[in-house]
Amino acid sequence: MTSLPPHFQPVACDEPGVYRTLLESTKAIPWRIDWATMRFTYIGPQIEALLGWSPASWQSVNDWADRIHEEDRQKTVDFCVAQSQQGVDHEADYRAITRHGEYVWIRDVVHVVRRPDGSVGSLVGFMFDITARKQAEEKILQLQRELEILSYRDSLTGVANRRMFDTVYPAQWAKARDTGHPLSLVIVDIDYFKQYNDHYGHVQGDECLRRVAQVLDTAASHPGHLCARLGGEEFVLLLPGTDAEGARIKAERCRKLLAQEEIPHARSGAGRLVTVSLGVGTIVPGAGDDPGVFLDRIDRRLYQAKSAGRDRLCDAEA
Ligand SMILES: Nc1nc2c(ncn2[C@@H]2O[C@H](COP(=O)(O)OP(=O)(O)OP(=O)(O)O)[C@@H](O)[C@H]2O)c(=O)[nH]1
Repeated sequence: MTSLPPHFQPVACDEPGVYRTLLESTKAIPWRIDWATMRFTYIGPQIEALLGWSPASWQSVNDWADRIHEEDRQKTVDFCVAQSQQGVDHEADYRAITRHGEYVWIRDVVHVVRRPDGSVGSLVGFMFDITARKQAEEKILQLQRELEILSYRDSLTGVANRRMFDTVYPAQWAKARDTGHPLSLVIVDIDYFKQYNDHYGHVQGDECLRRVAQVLDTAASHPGHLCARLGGEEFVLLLPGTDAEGARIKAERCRKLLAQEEIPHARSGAGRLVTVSLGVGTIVPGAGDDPGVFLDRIDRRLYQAKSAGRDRLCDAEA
């Protein structure tokens, strides 16, 4: 144990004034409520600096309840009353309203003081200002939400990424199977993109990917439809509730919108502009169908479209 320096004079802690000085010099705000009358018998003067309400204005528990943010009031009061009635020490976080109409996050730590017969005599506690902590927590939550969103975005093109597709596709598959509605897929691959990169450079290749992604995203713009980048220069449109004819129209729309973009491609074997090939298919999933097998089938159609000369779609096996 550390020994005290020789000049140290212990304070006579039986002096009530010493306790008061100590209590009133802390950042935590002490208070006491008489259980029988539900009235404050003490609250530290620091409360005025924190909330703007003078100590004298804290008369009954109603003053406390009235100064709790209305979204937190009921649950805080219910919780504290229930805990106190059971004689259980507890703590509650809530927003207290300041005299100027702002709010401060408070952590109220409550100790239930019992009489010798075991009944509750009073409640004593400390209020801590935890606003900074709550703001930091809120900031972290906000960042986590943003991160969650970003983790489902392809960072180059801004459309959904493979992870998003892998999350949404099985869910839409299950929904289509349960409802008996059709589900369509369009897999899109840029033609001669290696040659594009070789000729224009990787930076312009990236720009081309962004523009193609924007076109496909516009083509997919319908509630519930998804455009995702599967990787490289390959994209997919997931079209729940779309039948074979609707999927074919959508795929043709992708080609048409891209043609309107008129992105030059001097080294394409399919013309002088950037073009795409598309594999298209529709299914009403049955119990024996598998989403991976269906995806592979559409991928094979894409390669049929490539083999047949590119800049076209294929929606059936050859
Ligand atoms: N700029 C850029 N290029 C990429 C990216 N991801 C993949 N690529 C390129 O995309 C090209 C794909 O080439 P291939 O798979 O041979 O396909 P292709 O040249 O389009 O040929 P076909 O699909 O048969 O028409 C490769 O040169 C990759 O380097 C990317 O994020 N940015």
